[in-house]
Amino acid sequence: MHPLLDGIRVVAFDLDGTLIDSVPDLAVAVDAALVDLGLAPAGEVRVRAWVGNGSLKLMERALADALGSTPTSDWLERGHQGFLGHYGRDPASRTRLYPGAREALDGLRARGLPLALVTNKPFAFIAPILEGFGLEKHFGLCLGGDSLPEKKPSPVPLLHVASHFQVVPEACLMVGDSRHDIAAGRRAGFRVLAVPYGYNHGEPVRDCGPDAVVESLAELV
Ligand SMILES: O=C(O)COP(=O)(O)O
Ligand SMILES: [Mg+2]
Repeated sequence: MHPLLDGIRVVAFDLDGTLIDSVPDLAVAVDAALVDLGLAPAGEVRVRAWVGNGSLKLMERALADALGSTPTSDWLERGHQGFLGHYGRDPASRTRLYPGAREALDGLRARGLPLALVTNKPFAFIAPILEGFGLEKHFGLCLGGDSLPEKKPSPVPLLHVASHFQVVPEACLMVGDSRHDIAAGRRAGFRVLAVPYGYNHGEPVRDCGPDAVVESLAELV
């Protein structure tokens, strides 16, 4: 077991960029929503840089890029609804688990550690994606970006995890790919482990102050 797991009683995982590479499906949905509005598609490379603050922010960034200016609330509403419709119809066919993710989740469960999923993605998309990978039973609690009044980098979702499992925050570990996961973990009083391969807007995640970085989640177990 990774030394950071010493004394840990609950592990909370981020989803996008940590367990799954979801950008190929996100990009198809973003592009379809842009095209519906008569705008040019953005492509996967640019969408990859816009993920991490939930679906509304994702579409705001995509529209700002396509329009060359901040979108009006009407454009944003139409673009966001378009994205939700397209993504909801096909949220996982191009999405892949990162190497080591399944081993880590299986290994932690085999050791009896409760797991939580804390993503900024809308809650409605979590189950279809996890079910696609047969991972829905691994998590005792799943929170989306719209499950609570605040999302990461707020500590609120992580504090909810700790209280749900009746464990002090110091006995919880947050595992994520972005500065939002690390900030949320720090503010909640969790230990924080980061992976370097996800979506952190080009900034090395090591520079965001995690307790440790692992190249593969398999190193956890
Ligand atoms: O939907 C997003 O913005 C990314 O969600 P994440 O919190 O799982 O990385
Ligand atoms: Mg992430």
